Amino acid sequence: MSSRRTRLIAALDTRDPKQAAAWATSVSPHADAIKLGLEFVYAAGFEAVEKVAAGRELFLDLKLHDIPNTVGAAIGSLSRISPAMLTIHAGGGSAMVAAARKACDDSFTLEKRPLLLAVTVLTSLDDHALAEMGVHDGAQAQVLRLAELALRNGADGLVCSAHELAALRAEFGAEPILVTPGIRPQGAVAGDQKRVMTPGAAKDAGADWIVVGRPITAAADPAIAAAAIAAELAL
Ligand SMILES: O=c1ccn([C@@H]2O[C@H](COP(=O)(O)O)[C@@H](O)[C@H]2O)c(=O)[nH]1
Repeated sequence: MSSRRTRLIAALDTRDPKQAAAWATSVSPHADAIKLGLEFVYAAGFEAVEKVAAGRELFLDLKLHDIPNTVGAAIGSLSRISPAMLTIHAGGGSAMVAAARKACDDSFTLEKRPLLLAVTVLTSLDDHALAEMGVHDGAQAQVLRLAELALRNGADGLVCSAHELAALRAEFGAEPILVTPGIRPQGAVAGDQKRVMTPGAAKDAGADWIVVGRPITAAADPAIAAAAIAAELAL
């Protein structure tokens, strides 16, 4: 049983700025942060990101993955937005993670520097999918490898599934910020997520943050769905 406070990020995955703003308003009493990502940014642009995120903690989930120079420059272009958390793919390699960290340090003031989170193995991948990519020792081993690479090169934390939390805490201790998508309340449809866990179990396993999208946004009342998840985290 973990004594850490596990916080809720509501993933507002939509192309529609009005919908995102409405969701942000209704979930904000219960969620500690909102996620905006590729779907929203490509459709609505960064001005809309700024508007929806105004006054809120923003998890900007762009999952940057390119050569080091390009990722560093891309992060430099985000200084206007000042997200609280920003994602890159650990699979971009040591130099890319280091370039991302340098860009965070150089492009933001200390108070506004986003936490740099490295995505290890997407929660939509299972061991079979990893084997198709030549990774034959399973998700946990790959997460641990990429976690070591990312943390050694300046990432503040990791995005992983809740199934890897115990192994990551055993290996890297309490310090890295561990963010877990692939969260499904009891009975919720998994959809494309493969490595899933309930909010309460993820909390007990040591998550700092859980990311929940469709179980909130597809609910008849997103505010009630977010409140129920927040209540489960508070137990
Ligand atoms: O490995 C990852 C990394 C990021 N995500 C993002 O989290 C949410 C999950 O949404 P659900 O609707 O609850 O499945 C979504 O925005 C993903 O882009 C992830 O799922 N897995």
